[in-house]
Formats: sequence, C-alpha cells, structure tokens
Amino acid sequence: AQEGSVAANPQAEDEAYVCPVTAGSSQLNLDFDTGSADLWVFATDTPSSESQGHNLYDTSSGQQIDGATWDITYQDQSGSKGVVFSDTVVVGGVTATSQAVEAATSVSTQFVQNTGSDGLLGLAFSSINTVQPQQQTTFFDTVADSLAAKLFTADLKKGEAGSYDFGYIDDSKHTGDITYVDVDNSQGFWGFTAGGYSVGDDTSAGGDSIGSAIADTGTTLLYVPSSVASAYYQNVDGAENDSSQGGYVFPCSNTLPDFHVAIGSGVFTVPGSYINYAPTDSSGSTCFGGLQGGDGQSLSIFGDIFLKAHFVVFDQTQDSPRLGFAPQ
Ligand SMILES: O=C(NNC1=NCCC1)c1ccc(Br)cc1
Repeated sequence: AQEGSVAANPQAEDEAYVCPVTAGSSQLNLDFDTGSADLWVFATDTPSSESQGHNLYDTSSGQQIDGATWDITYQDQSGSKGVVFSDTVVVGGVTATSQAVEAATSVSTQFVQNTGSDGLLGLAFSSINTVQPQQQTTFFDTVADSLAAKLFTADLKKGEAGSYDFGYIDDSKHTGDITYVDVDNSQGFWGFTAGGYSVGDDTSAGGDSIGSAIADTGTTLLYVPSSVASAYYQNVDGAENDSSQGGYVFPCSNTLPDFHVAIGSGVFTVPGSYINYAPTDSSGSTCFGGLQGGDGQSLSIFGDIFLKAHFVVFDQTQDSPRLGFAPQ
C-alpha cells in the first residue's frame, strides 16, 4: 500500500501553498486545492506569452487523450483551459499511473503573474472535474484504492512550510483529539456545517450558527456570513468595510481578537494574529483582514486563514466522507 508526504510551501503572505510534483519527466510546483478537481499545468503547449517564469510540463512524456478538453473558472473568476494527457504523476512518493494531466493552452492573468505556481492539483471530488467528453479523476481518487488508508491530511502553517500527507495520519502533527464531522459532497466540495462562533476571550462559540461551509485550501482567506464578519470587526478599533479595498481593513496597530467556531463537538480557534492578514500598501499603516464577509454567497469558505491554524483530515475511509479537525 502507498503512503507519502509532501511539503506545502507558503507563497508570499501565505496567499497559496505550493507543493513539488513530478508529472512525467517534469518537476512542477502545484497549488493543492481542495476547492476544485482538475490537475492542470503550465506546459509546452501554453503560449510563451503566458508561460514566462513558470516550470513547464513537457507533453512529450504523456499520451494525449484524444478529443479531451477542459475549461475551469474559479470562484475568484481566475481560470484556464486546454487539452489533456495521461501520464505518471508522483507526489511525496505516491505514484499515480495514468493520471489525467491537463495542459493549459490559455490561462488568466492571475496565474500568468503568479510565477511561484505552475498549476493546480485539485483535491475536491472528481464529480466536478471539468474534462469533456469523458470526466477524469483527481490525483487522490486515482491513487485512493492503493493507499494504506483512503484519506489525506493538510497541515498548513503560517509563514513556514507545512505538509500534505496521503494514506495515513501522522499523530505527531496534531495536539489533542481529532473531531470528525460529516461531509456533504453534493456540490463536489468538502462541505460541512459550522456551528456558533465567538470573539476574543469568550471561547464559548455560542453565537449564531455560521452554517454551510467548505474546507478550501485553494482560497486564501476565511469568508463567513456578513453578519459574522460585522460582529467580529466591532471589536477592532477603526475597522471599516471598505469596498474600494475589497473588504474589511483596519489600522495595523491593532491587536486583533481570536475567532472561535464550533465544529461538531469541538471549538476551533483562529488566533487574532492570523486575521491580521497583510498591509494594504507599503506604508504599513492600514491592514487587510483575513476574515471577510462572503459576497452574499450561501457557502462560507474556510480557506487558508482557518486551515493553517489546524490539522485537517480529508477522509474517505468510510461509506460517507468526513472531515477531521484538530489543534496543531
Ligand atoms: O475556486 C475555489 N477554490 N479554489 C481556488 N480559488 C482560486 C484558485 C483556486 C472555490 C472557492 C469557493 C467556493 Br464556494 C468554491 C470553490
């Protein structure tokens, strides 16, 4: 049975986490994304005007899947599209033979400009893979039956390398028990129900329920209902929701309160320091919040700001999928 571990390297400001992957004969740094299900790469097929500064997948190592194409648009309206090859993909020693490697023939400016990422490796459910006419499986689904245990874990960290492990739980990576909750994968995501929340020294998480949420390593920030974000920033002097900046900002001199949320039988904390995401300009006087109100979408997005404070198990060992959360 296979098992393996790969480093998750934070990009600037922990905007995303990229991991070294071998696809065919090419070494690439891919953004592991539990919010999508396509493994796509900058490639020798990508227009050179769009691929400068990126490592490229050499398509000559693969077998092109005749007639197969893909086209993906992410929640933040970034996107890419292209053609498909079958090739061997290795992640932390775990080998997927005949893995669909989606070679980009067009990528949006967000990806062109982020030269630290050579593509994405989707870890959501294969039901939302965009390849047509025959849908393909994620890396995890391709190797699932060969793993010692049908699960992977995410141990992202603030400002330093963490890891993704496949096929086993490394108990040295978490303190305390793992709290498991049921997953609703009907939309192809790692969906779960978040309970009440609280702010600062009140660690009860007794407030209104946050409700439906997804665990998404591909999203940088933590998006909660606007009422929750508003209640949080009432505790931050000078905070304001500035649409011209894209959300809540505040004087960087603040010490931000912790954010606590009930998930299943546990209460999970995001330290206030994690919610002081980054200065909005070089003067460093105004800072952007790591916790933001959703733009009216029904789902809360537990992105890296939340995930990097915890050890998370993405578990398909049972008839129904589940998520496990533990303090790191
Ligand atoms: O696209 C999503 N996550 N992944 C990525 N975003 C930007 C690049 C990769 C995403 C976000 C929110 C919801 Br709800 C569903 C999916």
